Formats: sequence, C-alpha cells, structure tokens
Amino acid sequence: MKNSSGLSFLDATFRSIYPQDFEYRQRAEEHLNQLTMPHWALGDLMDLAVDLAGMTRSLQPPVARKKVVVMVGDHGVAAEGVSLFPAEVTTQMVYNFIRGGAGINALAGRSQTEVCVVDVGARDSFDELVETGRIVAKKIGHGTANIAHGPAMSRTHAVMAVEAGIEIANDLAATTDVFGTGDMGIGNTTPSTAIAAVFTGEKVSELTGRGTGIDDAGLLKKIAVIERALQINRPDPKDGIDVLAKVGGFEIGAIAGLILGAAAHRKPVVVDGFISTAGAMIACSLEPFVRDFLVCAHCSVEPAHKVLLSKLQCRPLLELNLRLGEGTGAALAMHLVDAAVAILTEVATFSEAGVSDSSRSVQK
Ligand SMILES: Cc1cc2ncn([C@H]3O[C@H](COP(=O)(O)O)[C@@H](O)[C@H]3O)c2cc1C
Ligand SMILES: O=C(O)c1cccnc1
Repeated sequence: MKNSSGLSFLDATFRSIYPQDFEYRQRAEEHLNQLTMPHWALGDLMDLAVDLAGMTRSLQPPVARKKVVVMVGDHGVAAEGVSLFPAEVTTQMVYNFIRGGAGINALAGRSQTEVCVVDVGARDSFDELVETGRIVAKKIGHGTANIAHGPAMSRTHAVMAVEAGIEIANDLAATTDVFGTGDMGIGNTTPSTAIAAVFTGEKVSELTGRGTGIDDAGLLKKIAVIERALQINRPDPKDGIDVLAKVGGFEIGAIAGLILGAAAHRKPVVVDGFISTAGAMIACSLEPFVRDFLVCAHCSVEPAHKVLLSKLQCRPLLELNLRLGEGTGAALAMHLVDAAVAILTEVATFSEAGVSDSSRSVQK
C-alpha cells in the first residue's frame, strides 16, 4: 500500500523508528546511581528503568495504560498433526478470551492490563463478536496454507499481515502507554520454529519443542515437517517478508507489525513467549532499530525461544517454564515494568534521605 508521499505504509513506519534516546538513558542512569541502596542493587529492574527512559524520552515513563494484543490465526500445517490439539481450539479459545476465562484474562487482570483480541487469520469468522466490538477484525485469510506443501501465504498477504499489526498499534497508541504481544493459533509453534531456523541457522532438530505437549513420535514428525517446509519453500533470511510469507503465519506477521507500530510511537512493547519472539525477529529483520523498544518478558521451555532471544541479544526478565503464549508472559512482566518505573520515580537519593554514601565511607 502506498500513501500520498509515495512511500509504502511499511517504509513510512520504518522511517519513523529511531533508537532509544541516549541522553534520557544517561540521565536515568545518573539518577539511579544516587538511590539509597548499594550500587545497582536492583539489577535488571534498573536496566529496565534505563531502557524505559530511553524509549519514552522521560524520567517518569508513562506506563499506567497497558494493553496486551492477542493476535489470532490458524495454520494449514496443523493438518500434518504437529499439535496435540485440533485446529478448532483456536476459535474455541477466542470465545474463552471474550468470556474472560483464559490464562491471559486472569493474569492481565492482576496487572491492570487490558486484553484486545484481533482476528488476523482464524479459519472461522466472528461476525457477532466483531459487530459488538468484542474483537477487532483484520482478517487477511481463513488460515494459512500448509507450509509442508508450499508457501504459507502470498507476499502481498504477508505485507498485509504486518500492516494490520501496525494499524492496530496506530489505533491504540493514543490510549496505550505500554503494549504487550500475544498469540493464539493451534500449530503456531511449527512456523515459529521454522522462522527461528531460518534466522539462526541452527538445526531444526535442536530447535523443535513439544508445543502443546506432543509425544516423542509427534516430535520427530514435527521436525520432519519443518525440515520439509524449509526445503520446499527456501525462505530468504535477508528478506523478512519472504520468511513470513513462506513459513510464517498471519498472527506472527501482525505481531511483527504491532511491535513496529509501537516502536514508531516510542512506546515500549513487552514481547511475550516463543511465537511473539518469532514475530519480533521478523520485525527486527525489517527494521533493526525496533530492537530498542522490546522488553522481553520471559524465556519459555521451547528450545528455539532461547536461541531467538540470544540472536536478538535480549535478556528475558522471567524464567518460569511457561509454554502457553496468549500474552500471559507479557501480562506477568507488566508488573516488572511498573516496578522499574516505581524505582526510577519513588526511591530517595542519598542526599534527599540524608543517608551516607559509600563514596564517603572509609574502607580499611
Ligand atoms: C487450550 C489451549 C489454549 C492455548 N492458549 C495458547 N495456546 C498456545 O498453543 C498453541 C501452540 O502450540 P502448538 O504448536 O503445539 O499447537 C497456540 O495456540 C498457542 O497460542 C494454547 C493451546 C491450547 C491447546
Ligand atoms: O512459548 C510460547 O509462547 C508457547 C509455547 C508453547 C505453546 N504455545 C506458546
């Protein structure tokens, strides 16, 4: 899609993404160095506070309004038996989200995070939910094609999936301080693993995990399916849209777009689990500066997740053996985003509190 300036919507978005602000990072660091505690005693939370200041260009980073966006899409490759669960669970879980009965609803509620569900590519349609405003419709297709036989989607649809995510970020930016990513789509650990293999060059057999809980035979089949998908489609690691089109998913593209859109608005985006990190990898391949706006929530039990996080040079905040997705890890990490801002804005400095600084003590 081109806009009036002749730039594509994607290019215009990439051009509005800048790195973190160095000056605000430095000011935050100087302030944190003076707090009434041993040097950097709150560790990674202090690093997060510096990041949030650099992202938002503020020493009081706004984080009150939190939103986790759950992107929904189905996968043709589910027909290969790569998941323990049938494809209809994707739709059933959408209704569960709307009723408030899913893991994400419970965890988001506890961190005052709103949940926004977006249909990008579910097999089914949700006309009533869309008409009543309970989910957002950005449907690009009724599930992807089976990557074991050919590309997941056309290049045009891959661009549209990323654009859909950017549009969601644009629509929500005025009412959101911190974004979180989430996913729902039976079979989606298979395309996510394929994406990880393309970008890291690691062996599929070392990257593939059990997703929803497949057994040993299922795992071997899943590895073979991913290897076949890569062989047949030959995705180009230098072209993120090509990777998305050939072995990705609609919701993975929309997650990439949400991340790009959030960064373009200088809003932190808390990246959930493995599927979201595959989306982040696509986003970073399209525009590397986007990396500066990621807050990586956790490292899941999927082996490829750790490898992707290290490729992105992201240190996850939590390690809790999660393997759910939906945005649950992002909702949990929102507590830590609040904690980081509280440290930056509420803790007294040595001089404010009249506490002796280590620089004035004499070590014998
Ligand atoms: C009831 C249920 C709820 C979920 N919520 C997230 N997922 C997660 O598991 C799926 C990926 O694993 P695989 O590739 O093995 O299918 C995705 O739908 C992901 O969102 C769920 C899976 C199930 C079964
Ligand atoms: O890490 C994840 O996000 C994950 C792992 C397994 C299944 N669904 C999601």
